[in-house]
Amino acid sequence: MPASEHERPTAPHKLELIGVGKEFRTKRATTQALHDINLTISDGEFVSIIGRSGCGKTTLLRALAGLLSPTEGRILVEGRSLWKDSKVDASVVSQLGVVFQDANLFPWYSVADNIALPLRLRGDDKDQRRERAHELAELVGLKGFEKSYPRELSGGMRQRVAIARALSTRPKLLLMDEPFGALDALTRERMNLELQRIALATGATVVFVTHDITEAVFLGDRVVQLTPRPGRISEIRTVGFDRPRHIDVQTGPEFGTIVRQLRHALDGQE
Ligand SMILES: Nc1ncnc2c1ncn2[C@@H]1O[C@H](COP(=O)(O)OP(=O)(O)OP(=O)(O)O)[C@@H](O)[C@H]1O
Repeated sequence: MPASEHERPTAPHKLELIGVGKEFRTKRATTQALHDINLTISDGEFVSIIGRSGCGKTTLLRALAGLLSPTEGRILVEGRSLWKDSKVDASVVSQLGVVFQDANLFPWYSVADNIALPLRLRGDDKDQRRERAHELAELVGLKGFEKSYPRELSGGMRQRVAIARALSTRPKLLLMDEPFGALDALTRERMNLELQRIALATGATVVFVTHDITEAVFLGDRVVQLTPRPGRISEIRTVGFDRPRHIDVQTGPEFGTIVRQLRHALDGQE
């Protein structure tokens, strides 16, 4: 029997980065923001990305989100190229959900209409949109606020709307760039727990950029550390705590050791 008949077809990785690099050229300078980034992410995995300011975290996330074309390498979502000759493949990008530090809500739309905006843009009918918006409002803990407007919400509630909106199209990948960076410490802690719950409930695969090592370790199945100029992966740390993780895991010795080691590695890059 030929060998190929014994081989099982393997599912492509959810996300695969192969030799990804990005160079910015301006009149004044050329900056190699990312160099030779290689990473594979599995279905349902939560990957945190940390690194010092300017090491290329946002550049990497923007490249993954289809907002900025890499100058080297390939990005594959479920085996399909996101970029082809510096042009983004719209059918691949439509399978991504993105959340930034600023919730970027439309002030004149209600919570439900903000959540359902991507569905409206792709032409879903009104009943489908309403049903999905209510389902997501409940998922992110905003049941009863569907008719409220962004100005009537706290910062944490606005970020919940942004997360619900990013999840509305049932994306294959959720990309988050410092989504809780503007929130106070207590709200941030609560949002970390909520995000973990939402990720577990939806089975979402998440790439999460943060400055905060504690947040990265608490949320991540793996923590990817970048070094600056050019941004490269210096370390990938697996975090094995059971889920759902209780906030008290942060006070345990093992958690403290991982955070200290990652902080020490970042300090060593000064
Ligand atoms: N549009 C651009 N044009 C030129 N250089 C850029 C551009 N965007 C980013 N850079 C440069 O690329 C490098 C990486 O920037 P990036 O914003 O990705 O870092 P970061 O890790 O997200 O930083 P921070 O943590 O401060 O947000 C920096 O040196 C930055 O100056």
